[in-house]
Amino acid sequence: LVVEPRRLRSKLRKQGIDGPPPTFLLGNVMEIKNAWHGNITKDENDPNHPVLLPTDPNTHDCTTSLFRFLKKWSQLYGQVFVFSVGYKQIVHVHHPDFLRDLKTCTSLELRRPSYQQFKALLGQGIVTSNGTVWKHQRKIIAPEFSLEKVKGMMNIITESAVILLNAWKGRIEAEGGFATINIDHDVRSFTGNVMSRAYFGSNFSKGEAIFLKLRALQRSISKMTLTSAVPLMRYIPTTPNRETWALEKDLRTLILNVVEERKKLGTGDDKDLLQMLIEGAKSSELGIERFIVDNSKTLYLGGYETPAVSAEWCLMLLAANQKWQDRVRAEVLEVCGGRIPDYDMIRKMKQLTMVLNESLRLYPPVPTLSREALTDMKIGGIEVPKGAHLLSWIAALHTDPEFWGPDSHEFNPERFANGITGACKLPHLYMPFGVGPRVCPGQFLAMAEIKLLIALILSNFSFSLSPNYVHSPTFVMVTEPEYGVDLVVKNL
Ligand code: HEM
Repeated sequence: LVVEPRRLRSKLRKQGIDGPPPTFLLGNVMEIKNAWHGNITKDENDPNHPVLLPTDPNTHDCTTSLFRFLKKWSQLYGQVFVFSVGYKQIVHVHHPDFLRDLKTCTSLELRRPSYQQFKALLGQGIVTSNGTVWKHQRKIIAPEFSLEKVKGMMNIITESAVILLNAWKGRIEAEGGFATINIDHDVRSFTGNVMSRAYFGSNFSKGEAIFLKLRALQRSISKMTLTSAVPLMRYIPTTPNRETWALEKDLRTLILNVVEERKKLGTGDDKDLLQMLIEGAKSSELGIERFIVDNSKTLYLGGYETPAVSAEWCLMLLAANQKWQDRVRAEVLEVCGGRIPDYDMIRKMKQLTMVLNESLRLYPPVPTLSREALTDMKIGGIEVPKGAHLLSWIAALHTDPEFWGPDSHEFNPERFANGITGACKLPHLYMPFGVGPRVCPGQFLAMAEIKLLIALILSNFSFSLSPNYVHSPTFVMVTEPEYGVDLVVKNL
């Protein structure tokens, strides 16, 4: 708790890397807590004085409202600095060379950090494991989300999107021509539905109970993001800890019940994700139960949460920019010609891809990338000592004027007219799906479902931002609109 942090700090200081002085056990947790997020926040110098941050939906600088401690420390200590969360030493790096090295580094010695709150949520599934255990899981899981597999999922994506369309049509009719809708619940139900159908095949209704428990577990864990870094805190039976333990136990029972039922009844013709996990578990070092339970939670959560918030941000931007909404709608109507879009059609929607790329640039759902060095290594020109954590802030790299130009904080999908290479001086800095060996395996599925949903919404409705909408990007494991997105929706 004392010697090791000092050793790491001293090695970093010798390279000119410094940062805010940590306190014993807590590190810089209190400063982080005071500047965590939200549009109304405390002034760090005067905790009794609330400061109102910009809430204009045309101000797209997440770095002013999220992780403001990183911004403050970059200004004080430069682009590379070190801070502490508990006894962990975290090196913040805002440098293209570092991302380039991260992209090509295949060493199992550079692992994803074992942050305890993610462990409670995801156990030792693909996201939270490392080394050979991770490698085995990646080999089994990633091929299930290949382009070919995603093409085969288009029918379940369409069925799930039609439920949302019908619900909105019903509300518009009931409310007399237009409806004000907070889209958060409906969009999450859409992505949850896609995951349930992909995961449980024809038994998808079983997914509902698991989905609700996971969401409750996620909320409970996100309350403990910072305290979990304090040594031994996770073993103390505090109310949030007990709530988390109980939810974890319930989830495990629910998942194992479905697996038992599947074993008794067989799959029929279904070759769903659950079946793939049951088969993959046989060769896993983790043990059969753990492999299935932990990856069920991981895929379910990873599969519904991030595409849902990405679709919400994209719809918010289209609602606030009517010109782009009209432009993308014209393209969708032309490509589809009155038919339900299939995979080839959504692939042809270039304007929609540009808008979605821009939306993921400004509001990357996963705002940071973290790694931990298991051995001394050189990466991005830094001699990283064993045990140090590395952190890159995707949201800040995505909006740095040096790489994106002076309009980097503006919504301008045109920048993607010639793809990512045309949009950024250093294209590897565009990384909404991460980089390197641990890049998101679900990116084809995510892009397909968001594009299909938005194409169907655009071809049925026109929409604008409701005056109820409060622009407040917040972080609850992913970057999400704190109060959802309120749209005024009309039939076309
Ligand atoms: C727009 C939606 C999505 C975004 C922005 C996103 C983003 C990311 C990012 C940035 C990472 C890498 C994190 C890191 O390197 O530390 C990641 C990993 C991962 N994502 Fe996604 N994701 C999305 C959708 C999905 C979907 C639909 C699935 C499918 C179930 C999925 C499953 C995963 C898994 C399993 C990993 C861990 C991979 C590994 O560690 O080997 N994601 N995602």
